[in-house]
Amino acid sequence: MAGIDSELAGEQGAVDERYARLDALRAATRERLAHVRRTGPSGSPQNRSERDAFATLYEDRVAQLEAVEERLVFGRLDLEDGSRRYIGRLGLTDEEQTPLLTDWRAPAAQAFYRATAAHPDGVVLRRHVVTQGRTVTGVEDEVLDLDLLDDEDDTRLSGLSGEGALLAGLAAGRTGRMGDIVATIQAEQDAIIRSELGGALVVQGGPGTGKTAVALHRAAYLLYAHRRTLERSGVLLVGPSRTFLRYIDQVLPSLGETGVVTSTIAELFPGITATADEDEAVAELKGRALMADVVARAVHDRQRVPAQPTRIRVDGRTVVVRPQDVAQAIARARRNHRPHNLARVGFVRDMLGRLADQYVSQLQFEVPPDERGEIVEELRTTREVRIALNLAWMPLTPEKLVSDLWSKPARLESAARGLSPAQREMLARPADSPWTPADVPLLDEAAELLGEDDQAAKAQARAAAERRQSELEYARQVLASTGSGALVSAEMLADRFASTGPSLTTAERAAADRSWTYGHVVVDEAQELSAMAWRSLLRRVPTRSLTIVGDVAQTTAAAGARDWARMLDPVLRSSWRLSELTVNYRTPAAVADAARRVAVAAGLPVSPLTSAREVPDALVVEQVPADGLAVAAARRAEKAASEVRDSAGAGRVALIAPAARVAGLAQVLADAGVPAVVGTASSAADLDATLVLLTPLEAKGLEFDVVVLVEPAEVLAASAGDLYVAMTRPTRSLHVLHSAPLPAGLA
Ligand SMILES: Nc1ncnc2c1ncn2[C@@H]1O[C@H](COP(=O)(O)OP(=O)(O)OP(=O)(O)O)[C@@H](O)[C@H]1O
Repeated sequence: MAGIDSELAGEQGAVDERYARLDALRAATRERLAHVRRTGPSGSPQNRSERDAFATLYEDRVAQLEAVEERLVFGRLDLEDGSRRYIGRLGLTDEEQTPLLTDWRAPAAQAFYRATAAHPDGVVLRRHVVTQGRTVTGVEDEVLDLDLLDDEDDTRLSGLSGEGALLAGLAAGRTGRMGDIVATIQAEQDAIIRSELGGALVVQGGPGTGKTAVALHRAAYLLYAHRRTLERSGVLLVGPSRTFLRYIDQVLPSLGETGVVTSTIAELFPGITATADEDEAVAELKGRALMADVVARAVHDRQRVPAQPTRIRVDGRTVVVRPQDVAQAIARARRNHRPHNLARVGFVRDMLGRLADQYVSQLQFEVPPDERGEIVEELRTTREVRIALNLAWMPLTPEKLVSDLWSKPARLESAARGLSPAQREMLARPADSPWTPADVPLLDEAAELLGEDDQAAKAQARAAAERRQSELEYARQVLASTGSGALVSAEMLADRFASTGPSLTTAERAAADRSWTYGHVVVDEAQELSAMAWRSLLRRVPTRSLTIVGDVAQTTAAAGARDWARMLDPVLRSSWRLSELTVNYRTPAAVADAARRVAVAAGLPVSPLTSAREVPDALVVEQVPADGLAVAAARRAEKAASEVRDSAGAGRVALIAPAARVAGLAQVLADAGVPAVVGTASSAADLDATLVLLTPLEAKGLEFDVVVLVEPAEVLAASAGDLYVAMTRPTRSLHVLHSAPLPAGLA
């Protein structure tokens, strides 16, 4: 015991030293920030912008230093040459620049995750240092140099690195938010995290294999290893829902990275909120690759030669908009392949020239060149001319184009010749209907072909930045004249003057700009994406530097994939590489096995999986009479919630039911006075509730200590992937309640 105590005391000394250095850096950076802010509003514009740049730099650095408080130090490597290296959340050196802590992402830290007894990579001993707050509570050693192991050593070598630390982490109560895994990344995960930046990397893995965790750590790694490339262009992370994005939103900040843009496909088009529901079959149809041709055709249809000439009186003379002139002007304007709205400028110029010629030819005198411009202007502003030219080549917004397709049957019929009348009927809906997520990739396609004028948005962003600058200036003057600077900074005051700040960070600018191209894009639950969604996503990453993670056995969307090659070959032209994750860290083995049997029986393409954990009595299956099912489920969920919740507020339970049963169950819970949150689409608080009632779709990507699953046969009937998702959410136990016969594999 004395041995372990002195080991802990030794590590405590090392950990204290590193926290002391962190504290000193924090204090120094805060002091620099305060100094910059004190500099006041004087100086040339250049001085001011330099000062602002420094202030932003120090603010970011302070935020970064604050974010690494928990588990600052988590590992130690003892090397063959007798040296020792501590691994932690960020790199630290002392005042003489001697390394104190190695950033987990640095090449020098790689052995911490990868070294094995067979390939020790110069490592003699790997130690996991477990801390609570700033106190060292345990160490766990793996001796990689087997010659050093003697009989008294009770260190076991398993396939898992840092098994004790890992299992302790896995068994902890869930908090409703995903945590980082830096301290216990496993070798197969590390290989993916550090895989090169270029090209498209597909990460396939069964439920709970850490795909989401790996994708997030990879984003943090890439930002570290390729900061110059990625800081300017930015990284985009696409997830299946806002709830999911909230579930993971603390991971990257805890890794010191705050500049990643997160979005769902439905949010990719700035300015459009697409939250309306629609039939799965309609969404699937809208997601098909052929819809790109439909949109292209619809744009083409708006460049139209009139059947009849139009005679227009201008200033006592007559000009004629002639079909053959329009046809020639359209052909000429199309020649340079510019987007519709931009090519229209050429078309209009051409037509006005032709009309001006007609006008001039009717005059009795020679028109000097400078007066010809006036004639053109006169024609341009004549209402009838404008109407006639618009009928031939209408300026369009993406919203108008797509909305007209759905609400005007003739437009759809003309554009969608490849669709049957029944399919067109499916797409029809009234004008002004709210947007659905499946509309968004079509709007994006339309924007691309129309060449929307994003100059307006850019000008707006510039104006906002200028406004902010003057608000800051004003705030500084206020502070200078009132002398209240110690309590409030100019920035804080400016924030109060205006609720909107400047769109100045890369992330903010990128998120507001539809045509922004990112340096890297990470897509989670990628199996759900339609062909049209891929098109709009790939437009945002012309370099095709992508991390694509998902599980083709968990697909819900009718437009989604059961096969990566079939989904990705058409969009990435076969140039993607595949990595697989094979260890399930979430679900207890008995639950994972049952889920797998059900999935195999349903014919899903399940990945091979071994489970890291055994938990006794993890699977309970209970049959109840049909009329008592809801009450039994509510009781079971309530009991589980009271059992899992700990004093710190951790512990989460999900009651997962087929969509058709959710309203009834919600009523039963309410009648019984059980505090539960229904659905997760609406508010951030949902993730903080101990008990939530969800459909399988809403549970996708999330995890809970206990899941109570109602009537699996009904879930299966809707979608086998949904049942696989629902069964694989718990970290401790799955309680199945049914009255109908159980699905094959579960019986
Ligand atoms: N190396 C690790 N160390 C500690 N915890 C881990 C590790 N790998 C994964 N986990 C944990 O396992 C759980 C599952 O991870 P994650 O949600 O990333 O899996 P997934 O493959 O995305 O699952 P699904 O496909 O079911 O959504 C999480 O709680 C995660 O923190």
